[in-house]
Amino acid sequence: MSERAGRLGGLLESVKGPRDLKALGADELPRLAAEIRDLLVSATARTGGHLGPNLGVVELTIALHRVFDSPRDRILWDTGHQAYVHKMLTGRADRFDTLRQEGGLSGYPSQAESEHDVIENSHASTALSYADGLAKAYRLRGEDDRTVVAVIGDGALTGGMAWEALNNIAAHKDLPLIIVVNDNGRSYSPTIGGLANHLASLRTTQRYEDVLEFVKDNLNKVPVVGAPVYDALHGMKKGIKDVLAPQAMFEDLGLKYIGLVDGHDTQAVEAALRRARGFRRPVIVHVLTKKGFGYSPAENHGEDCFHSPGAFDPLTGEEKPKPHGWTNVFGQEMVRLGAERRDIVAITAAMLGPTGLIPFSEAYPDRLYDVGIAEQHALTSAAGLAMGGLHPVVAVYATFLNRAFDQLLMDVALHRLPVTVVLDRAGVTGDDGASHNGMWDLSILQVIPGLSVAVPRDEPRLRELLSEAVAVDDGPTVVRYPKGPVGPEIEAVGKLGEMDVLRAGDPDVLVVSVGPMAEMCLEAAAMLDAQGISATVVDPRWVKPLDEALVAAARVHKLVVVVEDNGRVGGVGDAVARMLRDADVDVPVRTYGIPQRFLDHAKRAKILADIGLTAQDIAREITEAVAKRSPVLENHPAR
Ligand SMILES: Cc1ncc(C[n+]2csc(CCOP(=O)(O)OP(=O)(O)O)c2C)c(N)n1
Ligand SMILES: CC(=O)[C@@H](O)[C@H](O)COP(=O)(O)O
Ligand SMILES: [Mg+2]
Repeated sequence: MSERAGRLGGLLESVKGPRDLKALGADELPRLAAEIRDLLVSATARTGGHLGPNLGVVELTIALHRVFDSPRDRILWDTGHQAYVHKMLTGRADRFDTLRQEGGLSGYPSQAESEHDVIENSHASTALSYADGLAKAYRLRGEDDRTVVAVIGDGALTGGMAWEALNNIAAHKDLPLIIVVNDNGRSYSPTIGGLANHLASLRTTQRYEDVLEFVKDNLNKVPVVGAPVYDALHGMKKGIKDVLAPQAMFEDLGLKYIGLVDGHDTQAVEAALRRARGFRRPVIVHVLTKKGFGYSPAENHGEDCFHSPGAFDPLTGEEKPKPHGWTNVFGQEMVRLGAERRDIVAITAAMLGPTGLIPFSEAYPDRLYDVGIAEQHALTSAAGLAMGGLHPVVAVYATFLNRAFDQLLMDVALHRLPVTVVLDRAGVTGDDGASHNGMWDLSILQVIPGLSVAVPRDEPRLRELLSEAVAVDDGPTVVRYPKGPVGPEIEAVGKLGEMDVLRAGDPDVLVVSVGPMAEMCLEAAAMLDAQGISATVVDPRWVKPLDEALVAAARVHKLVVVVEDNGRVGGVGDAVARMLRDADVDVPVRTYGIPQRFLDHAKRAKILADIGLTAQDIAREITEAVAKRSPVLENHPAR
């Protein structure tokens, strides 16, 4: 891989859009692919990003944009993490060194960036449903010349939504809709489940195909013996293919199936796509690719083929460590708890490594369930496990809990089941853009009866609160923590009810600090001192249900401030305000959190500064509020 400072190769520089791409000769495409791979590696080496998935779709993306006419035809990317090549070929190669930087290219499709981009949501398994709707709309509007193409990975295909969509698509034989299954056999780690086994068996069949091709090419040269032997082999192949191939599965659903296609042979992919386009009806094009293809550090990168590395050395592939402290502490604690409690089992939704459960899976392989990208199934399967006498711990990213809200509410909480949900990447995550911030969980969890929520402020509290959560046996519990390194340990100086007092002040301002906001709140309190304002800082540890001791404490303060790394609407601050209102405590409550809007990608610290979630901002706002005795802080962005 040639080291380059993000300079474009000549061919790639000449491609300003699909029209230029179509003008290239087939003999130029290998060089274009090499230039694209060069840029993928050099750019993500600096910024981090989804290198593995994008290296795997270089030839596929070239073929897609040579066969179809985007944006007239719509090309949808499921999850969107593999759309870097699509961006390069639709006029953004010259900006690719701004990937995932504030104000630069998003790591996912972005309608604001290009008319070629459609789905901005990075939550998996949605593309087929979008495609179903788009194709129906074009048909109803008489725009029959348009084709909708959805590219979905084998991992995303394990998501339930994808099968809901397939069921509907199969019912409409006249929809010009092409589903490209990008099958690299991996999600983060190897894709799991019956479907994955099916697809994996095909890859075996593919080798079988290759053998048969070889036989056919060579055996026919032996006129007498050859033919019967080849026919016998062919008969065997057909038998295998019928039994194993999802061709049967998809065709039984009423979908045309074209496969297996070598996803790194641009011309083969182009031919398959042209054939599929000709059907003018739903077609599956099953493409075999390799995650990380063409860059050996990615191809050989253990568990995840460089799915989403941080910055790394492009020459060696050596990654700069990503400090996932919270995740590692959780992983260690799970191994300890697993030894103490044989009823504890763990569930991941295709995120074994990223949620820190690899140590648990190694220690207790028969007590770890990877359900694929299937959060809804994860929660209700956990309900079943709990009904069966176990205590499941379901580890998901906070943003993906949204997917399984009804399952948590109705399948788990309604039955008062002992399930613990651990939410990693809670709060502002930043780089991954709007749909990856964990900013809704503390709001949606407020409405679930009988469910308790803990938010640890540091490592000791994470260990304590996880133990407390798995000890609860009459209802669900949730523990949530952010992405990245754990902050400093902050010891309590006293107790207020069950809450930790982190700083005892005179009764001016009562600051309720939610989890890791503690460090910021203590900093703000120190700044308030300089203004002659005394602040008491408490950490509830459990934010649902809230500690009744808050009521008495609030009564004697002039202002109650709640600071949380969650959306302001419906979060802990609103819960505190409601509790005080219900107790007729007439003290103003002000919440500092994430404003109710979708946040553009940027570094976490920058986003927190932009929304005013910093010690300086909070101290200044409180000072003004106390001074004016009018605590209405309408203009604060974090309000
Ligand atoms: C609902 C949801 N759960 C989990 C994730 C995290 N995630 C992002 S990409 C990925 C793997 C996707 O695998 P696949 O669809 O096969 O694409 P590939 O990376 O192999 O190209 C996962 C689990 C997600 N984006 N959305
Ligand atoms: C696309 C997706 O959902 C994941 O790949 C995500 O980008 C990973 O985030 P982390 O890097 O925080 O694990
Ligand atoms: Mg995959």
